[in-house]
Amino acid sequence: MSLADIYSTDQPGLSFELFPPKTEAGEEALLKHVQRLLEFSPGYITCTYGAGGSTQNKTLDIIGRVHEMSGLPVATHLTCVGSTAEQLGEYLTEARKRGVDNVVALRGDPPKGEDSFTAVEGGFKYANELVEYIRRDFSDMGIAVAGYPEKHVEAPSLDVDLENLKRKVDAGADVVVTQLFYVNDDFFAFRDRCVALGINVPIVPGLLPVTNFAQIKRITSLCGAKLPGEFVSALEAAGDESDTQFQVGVDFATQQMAQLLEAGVPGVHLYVLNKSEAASGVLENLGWKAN
Ligand SMILES: NC(=O)C1=CN([C@@H]2O[C@H](COP(=O)(O)OP(=O)(O)OC[C@H]3O[C@@H](n4cnc5c(N)ncnc54)[C@H](O)[C@@H]3O)[C@@H](O)[C@H]2O)C=CC1
Ligand SMILES: Nc1nc(=O)c2c([nH]1)NC[C@@H]1CN(c3ccc(C(=O)N[C@@H](CCC(=O)O)C(=O)O)cc3)CN21
Repeated sequence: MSLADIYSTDQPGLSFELFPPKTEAGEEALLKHVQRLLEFSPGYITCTYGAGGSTQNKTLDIIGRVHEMSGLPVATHLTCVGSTAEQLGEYLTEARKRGVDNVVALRGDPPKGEDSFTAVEGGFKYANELVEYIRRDFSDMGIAVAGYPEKHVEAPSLDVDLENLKRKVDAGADVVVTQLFYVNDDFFAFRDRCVALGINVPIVPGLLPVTNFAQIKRITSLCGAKLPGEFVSALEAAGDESDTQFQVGVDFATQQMAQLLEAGVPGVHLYVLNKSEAASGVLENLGWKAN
């Protein structure tokens, strides 16, 4: 089943994003959370690669294991950071061997300690070049690319950023998954502009349910997403009570996802951060039924 097929049914497609844990214990814990999340019948699961500038270890091991235990389609994120086209090709060959048939094709964040992206000799500078390469040499693989409802941090304007998104889709992406955001109107405006530009693949909102204030401040500073004032006030009012912060986050994400589904989005991608509690809370609140 290709990524595009997941969004071509009447049911909105659900996907979850994981990141490679640093320890063996983290890995076992993650697989338990995944087991729990499988009850919500996701269409596919993805795992990051060098997220936030970290090293690119273990992605294939994790996502290969998730594929084995779930039988679901899975996607590896892949970035252009530090690799030649040849090395990226070797990685994709190994991915395919392990049943990983889909790629979230990204340029990637600069490595930790660097503040701008530099392409390597024989590598790629932008994600559209990676998409083009995968389409040519791994033509059977499904490809997702990232879209930015609030514009990518480095882009001079939303218009320029949208032209670049169009390049990635024209190069052969099957689906656009968005960066996390908390203001649905930004997503709706983004979607309308994509459609006006002739981007006609599914545009899937990416949501990260906030579970604690410190974490979300760190993540939004990385990607530039704005948090609505009332949401920040509610989180602040929770003080240092972690249960209350969690509940505020789950309630917000429930409302946000409900409104997106109401507006007919093709699916929702949840950044679950290797945990099941927040995503389960949201999906249960929505009465999300397993097939
Ligand atoms: N590691 C992971 O799993 C994830 C990483 N990200 C991060 O999102 C960020 C960007 O990645 P992508 O969206 O894949 O990069 P991209 O290559 O599509 O865009 C990067 C920047 O370059 C501009 N740009 C794109 N193509 C261009 C072209 N042909 N000519 C001129 N300018 C162009 C864009 O407007 C944007 O500002 C990175 O920081 C990435 O790591 C996002 C989601 C997951
Ligand atoms: N610019 C950008 N880079 C990304 O890597 C990225 C995005 N945006 N947006 C969407 C998701 C969100 N991602 C995230 C967000 C947070 C963590 C995180 O909390 N990492 C922890 C734990 C690391 C660990 O234990 O291994 C951390 O402390 O950084 C990881 C990936 C990856 N994605």
